[in-house]
Amino acid sequence: MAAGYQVLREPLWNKGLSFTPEERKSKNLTGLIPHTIESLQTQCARAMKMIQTRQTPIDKYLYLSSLKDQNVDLFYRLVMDNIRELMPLVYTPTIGDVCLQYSSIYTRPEALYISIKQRKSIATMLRNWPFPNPEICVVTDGSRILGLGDLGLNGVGISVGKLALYTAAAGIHPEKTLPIVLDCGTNNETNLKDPLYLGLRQKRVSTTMQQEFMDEFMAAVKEVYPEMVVQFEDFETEKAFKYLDRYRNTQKCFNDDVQGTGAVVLAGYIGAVDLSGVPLEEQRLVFMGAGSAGVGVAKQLMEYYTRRGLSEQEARSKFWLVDTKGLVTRDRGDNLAEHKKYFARTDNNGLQFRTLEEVIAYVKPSALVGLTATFGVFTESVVRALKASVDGGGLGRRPILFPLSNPLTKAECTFEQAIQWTEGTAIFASGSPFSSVTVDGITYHPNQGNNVYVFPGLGLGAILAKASRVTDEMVYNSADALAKSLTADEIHKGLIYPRIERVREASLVVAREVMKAARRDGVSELPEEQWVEWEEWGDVALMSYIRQRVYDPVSFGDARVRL
Ligand SMILES: O=C([O-])CC(=O)C(=O)O
Ligand SMILES: [Mg+2]
Repeated sequence: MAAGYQVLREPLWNKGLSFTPEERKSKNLTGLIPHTIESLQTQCARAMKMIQTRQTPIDKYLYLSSLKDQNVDLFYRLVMDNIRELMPLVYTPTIGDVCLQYSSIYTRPEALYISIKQRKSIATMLRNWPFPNPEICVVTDGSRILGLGDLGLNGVGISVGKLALYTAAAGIHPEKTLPIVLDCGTNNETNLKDPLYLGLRQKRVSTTMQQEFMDEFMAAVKEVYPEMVVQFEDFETEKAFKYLDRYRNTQKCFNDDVQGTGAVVLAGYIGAVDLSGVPLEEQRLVFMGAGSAGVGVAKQLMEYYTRRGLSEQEARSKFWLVDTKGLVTRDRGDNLAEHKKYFARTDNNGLQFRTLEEVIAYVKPSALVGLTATFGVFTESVVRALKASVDGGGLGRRPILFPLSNPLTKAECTFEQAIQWTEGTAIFASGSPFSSVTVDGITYHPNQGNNVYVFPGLGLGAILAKASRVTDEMVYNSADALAKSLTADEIHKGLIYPRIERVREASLVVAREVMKAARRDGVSELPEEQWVEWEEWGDVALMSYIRQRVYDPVSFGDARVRL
């Protein structure tokens, strides 16, 4: 009977060899699969073996992607149990290569592909999505994918990758996730010339036209999936800020590159300041890169200062932003982009500083943050100058060095360089994962300051709180919760983020605090009695509510307890 075969062909129903004898009978599977019964763990062991036989990261990705297309439970169990090894394949850095080659490696649909030519039927397209009531959507227009620039439709890989982590790192059911690319053309000549390119073969439309398209898209989302949270991803800077401002007060949305990155860096910064020996008020931060991430991070860090009693003026004075033209100052004599104006310095006495070296000599920073998407801009002389300026402040002080651009090919410096040029003293976090480094018998462990520690929990918290908006308080508390989620052992090891194996545990804590923040801000639409009960029973009750709602594939025969 066909029904049995269909069960095996449907990735959300297929359990591979984990069907019980009863299921095999009732679903007419007898004979269609080998007689043996395996736990998910045994099936994972087979998959890991297969991954190890694949030579390149892309090949490994393709294997994983086809596994996801055959057996969703197996894919997620595998990623969750081997997150350190597999996250770099389903996410940054490999996902960057996947996006670059997306049109060449495409085999089957895995997202909603909405082009501006179809703008009149957005609601229909949303309704065509095969799974009912998605809870979270990651949408990109492909205009600034990681640090790789405009990739057009090919950028859809990042929506797919981020949503895989919503499931693996926060337990949102895979059926409830919706990846979307809005194709507004591309200015990427390589794509435009590629005969296999899947997107619109035209230059990007005007900003006015895209704005109208976005309005229509957001209105259609509100109409078709009013409960869904929208994560804006990898929109180029101006649009990132514009769309966030435009929709944040009326719809459930946030921007991962502005707010997610801001929150994750703040969480790491809180831990880093503790380790640095330089008190918070004495920290001086130089930001290389003044795009959506640079300004987003600086604003989030500023919020930390103001919550600790500094005036806005005092807090802002701790930040020096640098772009390709040098230190961002009011009197630099160029047309400063709107989003840079807030942090433009006015205390430079008419002096301008064109290179990062000049800025460091002038500012004498204690922390250097890179969000430039340019490999190697933290040169040996830059990093040594940073260390020297921190050493000048007193013995035992440590520089904070965050080269955060993704993927690894865009990192401002490598972990090994950071260790060598600072004699092992740097408190280091990068966006994509570096390996540990051993120098003179001492092994140093890098931190990965990636928004994967924030967006899954932030989204989950917003969904479970039934938040009508994603407020600043919710974002701030995601950072605060992450900073507090480290174990004593992690703190003892000098880490500033939880070990990646604990990302799911940390995400649930983030979700809990995001929910509470939504409640405080009056945007949670959960029944009042529910909140009263949690407020009476405390975090334990709320946490147990969260745990009961997360996806955690287990199978017959697995010797595991639920998270
Ligand atoms: O995707 C990542 O790894 C972090 C991120 O949002 C970006 O670099 O745009
Ligand atoms: Mg991004």
